[in-house]
Amino acid sequence: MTACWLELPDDALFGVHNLPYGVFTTPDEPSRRRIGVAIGDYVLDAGAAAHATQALREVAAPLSAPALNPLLAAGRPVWTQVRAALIAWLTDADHRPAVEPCLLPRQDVALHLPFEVGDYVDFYSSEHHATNLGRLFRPGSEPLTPNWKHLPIGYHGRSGTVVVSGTPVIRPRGQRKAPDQDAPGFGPSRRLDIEAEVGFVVGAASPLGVPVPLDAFADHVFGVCLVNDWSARDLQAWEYVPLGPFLGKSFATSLAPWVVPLDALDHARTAPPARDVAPLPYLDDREDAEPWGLDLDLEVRLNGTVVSRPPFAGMYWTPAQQLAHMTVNGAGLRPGDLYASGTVSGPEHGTEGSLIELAWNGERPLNLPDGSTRTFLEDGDEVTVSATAPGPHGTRIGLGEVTGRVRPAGSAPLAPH
Ligand SMILES: O=C(O)/C=C/C(=O)CC(=O)CC(=O)O
Ligand SMILES: [Ca+2]
Ligand SMILES: [Mg+2]
Repeated sequence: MTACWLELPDDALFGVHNLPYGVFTTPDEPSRRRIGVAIGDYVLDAGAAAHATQALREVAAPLSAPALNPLLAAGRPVWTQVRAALIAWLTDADHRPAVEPCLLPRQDVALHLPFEVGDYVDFYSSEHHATNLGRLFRPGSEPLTPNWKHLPIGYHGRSGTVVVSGTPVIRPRGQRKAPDQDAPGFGPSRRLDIEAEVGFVVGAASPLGVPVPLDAFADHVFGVCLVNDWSARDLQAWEYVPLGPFLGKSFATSLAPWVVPLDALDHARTAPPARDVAPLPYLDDREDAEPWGLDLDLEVRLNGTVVSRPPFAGMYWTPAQQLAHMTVNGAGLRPGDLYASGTVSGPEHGTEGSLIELAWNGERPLNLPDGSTRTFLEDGDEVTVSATAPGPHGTRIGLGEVTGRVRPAGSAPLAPH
């Protein structure tokens, strides 16, 4: 592939091999949402570029929408065609005069939720995270539940509270009951936490009644997007038996503004960990020549300090297995459905994807450079999750970042993004 005519440095995380999609507005037209593609320090106004280059209708129509949903719905052949067009526009000098005026400095635009989120599912696919949470939430019993290595455990979340990176997170209120209390009290969560996760964005629909097999993953999933599944551990611990997470995780789930297409992650594909329990046939990827483990390196910053580096490559269940499981009962997919990997935790201290693990339920507080310590989040704290992945020729591509600052319980809502 030829280089971008912008002559980006080799270490550019938003180079021409990446080209993630988002939705932006400009200060002079704050209600006109447009699809943007990140390149270097710019956003390409993709609809304007399609118009300027007189692109084919199949390419121009989905890029001219105010959200990614029409592109998601269009399916893999169109995704390939659109990506090829973007690469041509940004690498072919003949296109430069038409395309260059469609670039805007990224710092000048506001980024919004890139797509209207349909159903939202959250999985639980890190063996290290599940083992840690089992120890913390269910001391005295086996940390991994008997089903854990037979199926990717998940729950349905609340898509209406998925918000774009930068949206403040208001500390939730709810019922909480400490083990030594007789009855629950009500008030702001005292154990507000994060979960660093990777989200998978469904594109092509599937009909009701028809499971999506492992090998159809790339026909249905458009791309990848970082997620922070904010979690109120005290609300969660009291409410979750026996039906699972509810209000402790449904007040805000933050999404990065950039969806990295699967095509950009070819170099990140890797074999998942060995399966020590044989999966049932619909989940069995052991003979798969192209498994869907992904070598993504996550980083979690708390008030600017790196507190964890979770490795995605060690996730036990892959996104292809999660999709196969999510549809094996005949549930249909719709464009804009989102499913998250589950908290990404590695085996070593310093690689956990949540504070309850990093600070071990308050027993091992984190020290911050300002001399303060943290067990859970305080009002005013800001958490940022970022990630990179291997690109071609030893380069890296970026997944951008998902950030949010905690506001006190009862804060007035700010304008939605
Ligand atoms: O083990 C539990 O009871 C709870 C687990 C979680 O809170 C994790 C969750 O939301 C799924 C995940 O992110 O891995
Ligand atoms: Ca989660
Ligand atoms: Mg949530």
